[in-house]
Amino acid sequence: MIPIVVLSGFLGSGKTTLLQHALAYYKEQGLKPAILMNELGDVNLDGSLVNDQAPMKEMLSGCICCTIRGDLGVELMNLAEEYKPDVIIVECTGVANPMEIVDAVTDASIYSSMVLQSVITVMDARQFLDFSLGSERSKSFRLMQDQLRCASKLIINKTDLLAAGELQKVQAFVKELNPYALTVSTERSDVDPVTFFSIQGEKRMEVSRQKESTVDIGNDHHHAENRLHMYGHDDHTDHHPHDCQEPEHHDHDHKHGEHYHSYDHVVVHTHFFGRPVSRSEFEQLFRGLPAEIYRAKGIVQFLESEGQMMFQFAYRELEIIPIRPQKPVNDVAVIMGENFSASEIEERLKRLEAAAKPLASS
Ligand SMILES: Nc1nc2c(ncn2[C@@H]2O[C@H](COP(=O)(O)OP(=O)(O)OP(=O)(O)O)[C@@H](O)[C@H]2O)c(=O)[nH]1
Repeated sequence: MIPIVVLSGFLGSGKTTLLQHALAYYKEQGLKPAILMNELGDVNLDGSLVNDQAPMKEMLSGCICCTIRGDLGVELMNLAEEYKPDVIIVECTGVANPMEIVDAVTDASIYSSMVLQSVITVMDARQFLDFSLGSERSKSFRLMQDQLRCASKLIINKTDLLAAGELQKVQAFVKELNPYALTVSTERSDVDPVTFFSIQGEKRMEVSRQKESTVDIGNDHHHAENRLHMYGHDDHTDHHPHDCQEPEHHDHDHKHGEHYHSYDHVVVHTHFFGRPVSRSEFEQLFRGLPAEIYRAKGIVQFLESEGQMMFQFAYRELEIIPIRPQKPVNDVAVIMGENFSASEIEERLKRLEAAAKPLASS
């Protein structure tokens, strides 16, 4: 049986950072991991951070709620057959409802030798707290809560961005949402690897599925009852069943005739850069982004320096690191958020490039 570890968590919460710790641990243990990575955008930027460390299959710009279920099962089986890994790690997109992934994994395990080991949810503590205090209960906040509910292991990450006393607030909130998960608080997703990634002697997560029912409401139908109960988390022998998803929080909409994402309030915009840009203006653009843009990442070249840089923008924080790609990669920005105007952002990016033109040609 190949254990499957699912990494879930909102956009930019620290999943890829966690994945890197997991890969280092498995390497140290002489184990062979494989990765299945699902990205919202058309380019897999996270993959370039880890792809020389383990075999990886990518599912790009997939409709995470609708098409992924079939594809995920197939990709998992392909990975298992091709590489015979000791463990497969599935990194979900930041807006995936892990329920769908769990469902797909359990479907796949019916046909092949795979078993769901754990669902690890990483949360950005700062963002979670800000969202929880917001007057408006956004769809993204509801999704975040669903991701927390589904976890068998939970990481309250980015504690460095909290003020004194705030961690306790987050911990209490999280405990209320999911008292069953093994929960730790970290910086940079730095967990105890044995507790979080060990595949030896761990009890597996058992999942019992209720029959799916479809409720038609006008033109929409809601897969409203795709509820799972999880039992027997490794560190809880009491086997308390709990619903990891409450129907009133379920946002899973499809529309007939159109291909709707479960989280169609999430906008993903991809921009390919045609030339290097000014670093200071680039940073200024990111500082001035609307609050609805939670996440951006990409590769860019600056006029002021040589070579390509990877940038990561996660809930108002921008990081820029030089990279040496092993194969040619485009200069690109993938920008994600909730109901923002993609055309306005595209305009800003075009202006950034246009402003760089005279400098570039001088
Ligand atoms: N300040 C701070 N930044 C962190 C921490 N952990 C991760 N980051 C940064 O947050 C950004 C996003 O981290 P990732 O690990 O790529 O997040 P992710 O969940 O994989 O992102 P998506 O897959 O795009 O949803 C990166 O710039 C990280 O360096 C932390 O504990 N504190």
